[in-house]
Amino acid sequence: MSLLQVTDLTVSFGRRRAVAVDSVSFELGQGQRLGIIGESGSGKTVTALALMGLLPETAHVTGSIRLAGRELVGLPEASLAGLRGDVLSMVFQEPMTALDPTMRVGRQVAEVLLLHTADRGGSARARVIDMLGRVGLADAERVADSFPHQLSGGQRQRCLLAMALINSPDLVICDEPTTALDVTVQARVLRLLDEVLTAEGAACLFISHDLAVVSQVCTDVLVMLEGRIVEAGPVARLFSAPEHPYTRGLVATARIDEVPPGERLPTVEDFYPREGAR
Ligand SMILES: Nc1ncnc2c1ncn2[C@@H]1O[C@H](COP(=O)(O)OP(=O)(O)OP(=O)(O)O)[C@@H](O)[C@H]1O
Repeated sequence: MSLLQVTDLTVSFGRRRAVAVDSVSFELGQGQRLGIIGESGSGKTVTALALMGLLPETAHVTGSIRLAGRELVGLPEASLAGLRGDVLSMVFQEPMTALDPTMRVGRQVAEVLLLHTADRGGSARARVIDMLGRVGLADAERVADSFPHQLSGGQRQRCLLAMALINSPDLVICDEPTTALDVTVQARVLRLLDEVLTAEGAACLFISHDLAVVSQVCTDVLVMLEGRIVEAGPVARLFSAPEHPYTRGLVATARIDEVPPGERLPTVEDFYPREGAR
């Protein structure tokens, strides 16, 4: 049985029912890594928030989201809150807004832990330090006692990863987790994400606008355009034989290192011209 089964998920907003996600279906097995790629506004984040049960009240959701056989669409908020941070968790794009600036990060990680497990014998601190170490923070004690502004962007993103992983979730949703980081730190955090997901055996839904980034973490990828899935398959196949013109554009831009010096860099629009330009 799949860990996650999404069927005909449609999300619209407001009284005019503007459609943001349109009949999206996909599956994810235990421990599998699936990337969702697409340009800004294509519905990636709305899909993730629907899975987390974090959409605003103005959102109208139809279709089905089954996690380990349990239907999440229509589940009461109290039940969804019990799953969040426990069975499924999310790593957000902007660590500075996702972390509380007034609280030491060790306490923030501990709060996620204590929300779902009783702290028998005061072991929370030890588990937090251990988790911070596992996400590659060498000086875990000092980091735990720091406020977010006292840490670097890469350290903050690792703290968010620790929060997402501390309860050993079955599924971790990462929404552009490294976009705010500079390129070398990004590469390090992606390698680390790959390692900890493997060590924890967690499945991952990894959202990005960058195919090169997705290919470092995921085995399979969905391509979204204007709320729909236009192409899906193994990352290697997408790179070698992209079918949709938009995907061809993404592949070309992910391979700008192959463009000879002096030649113009390709853009997605070379392959998939926008409305009006077409
Ligand atoms: N709360 C909301 N109310 C109304 N419309 C919304 C709301 N949230 C998102 N949308 C709309 O849904 C569509 C999809 O947005 P979404 O955030 O999922 O895009 P995205 O692919 O994640 O883009 P990005 O890469 O910029 O994060 C957009 O047209 C957006 O304006």
